Amino acid sequence: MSHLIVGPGAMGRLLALHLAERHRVVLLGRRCLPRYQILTTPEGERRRRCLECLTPASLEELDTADLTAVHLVTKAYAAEAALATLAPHLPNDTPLILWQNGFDVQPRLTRHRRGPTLCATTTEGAYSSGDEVVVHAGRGQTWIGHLDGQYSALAATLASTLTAVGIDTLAVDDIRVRLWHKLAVNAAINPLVARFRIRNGQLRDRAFRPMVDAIIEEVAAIMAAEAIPPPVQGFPALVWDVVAATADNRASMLQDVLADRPTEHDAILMPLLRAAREKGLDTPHLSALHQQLDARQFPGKE
Ligand SMILES: NC(=O)C1=CN([C@@H]2O[C@H](COP(=O)(O)OP(=O)(O)OC[C@H]3O[C@@H](n4cnc5c(N)ncnc54)[C@H](OP(=O)(O)O)[C@@H]3O)[C@@H](O)[C@H]2O)C=CC1
Ligand SMILES: CC(C)(CO)C(=O)C(=O)O
Repeated sequence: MSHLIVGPGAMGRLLALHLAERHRVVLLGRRCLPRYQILTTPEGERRRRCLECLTPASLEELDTADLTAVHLVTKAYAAEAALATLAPHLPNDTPLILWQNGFDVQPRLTRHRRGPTLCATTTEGAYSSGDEVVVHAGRGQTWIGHLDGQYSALAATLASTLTAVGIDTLAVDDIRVRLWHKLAVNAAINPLVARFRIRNGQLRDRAFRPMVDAIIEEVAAIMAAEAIPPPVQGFPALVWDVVAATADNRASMLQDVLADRPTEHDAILMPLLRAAREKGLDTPHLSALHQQLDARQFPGKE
């Protein structure tokens, strides 16, 4: 039994270092990483493990015979290119798990790929500290399932595999709804904190609170039009609870902006904007945020 982790960044190495406690794990990155990788646990303990790392140049060495699953853990905008590199080496029936935020690559890859393709969404938090260390910032909950509720036995097996190594995971048949709920949270928090370069908790300040509320209103209308059931507590409470729980965080989109990296704004905002356009809904706040992030990433684009 072995797991291939494509995209050895923060989340990829968090998974790898957990799975390696019990399974063979191979990393596939664009470049070689140090063989010894360190996980700093939320309690501050440092765990060191030797991991095998492949690159496109050494992909011939990949043994797919006993591959339990491939975890695609790149950012959303890099997922399809990463998978294209691997595809010629991958048997069709190897399970693929998509770990991206947003709702962009998930429907496309689920539709186009032959073979089982599951999606995972997680509230685990991790960040890289250089190429050798990944910091597990906070434990969370992970959900896994197929967009149409297929492969429930496979989802259950993978959920127990992940839970057994410390990534608390539930197999679900409504992963689509859970992905949209996470997207609602990310849409309400990430673009604003990235724009104003503030920590999540500052969204509660008088200057920003009305902006968050306006976005939640647009998002909730789109979700209703898309027949996505609201969370039990409603969208406003969902978002404000996450803001409170992650008050000290610099959200991933802010970190990307500060590090001058591309952001996942298309994967998070475009599904909402597309749905709004199809349903004839007005989304001035979401559209403006998307435009700002797009202009930053693609200066000169119309
Ligand atoms: N970090 C977190 O706490 C959470 C992350 N997520 C989601 O998980 C996904 C991954 O996030 P995160 O780990 O933080 O992102 P990172 O940027 O830390 O990691 C992405 C990794 O993908 C690699 N990569 C890019 N292109 C390829 C390719 N063609 N082949 C192989 N590897 C490639 C990057 O390599 P390189 O260094 O060469 O660029 C990098 O190592 C995102 O969608 C994010 O939203 C969800 C919940 C929490
Ligand atoms: C929930 C939130 C906003 C926490 O920071 C997140 O998922 C992110 O940073 O991308």
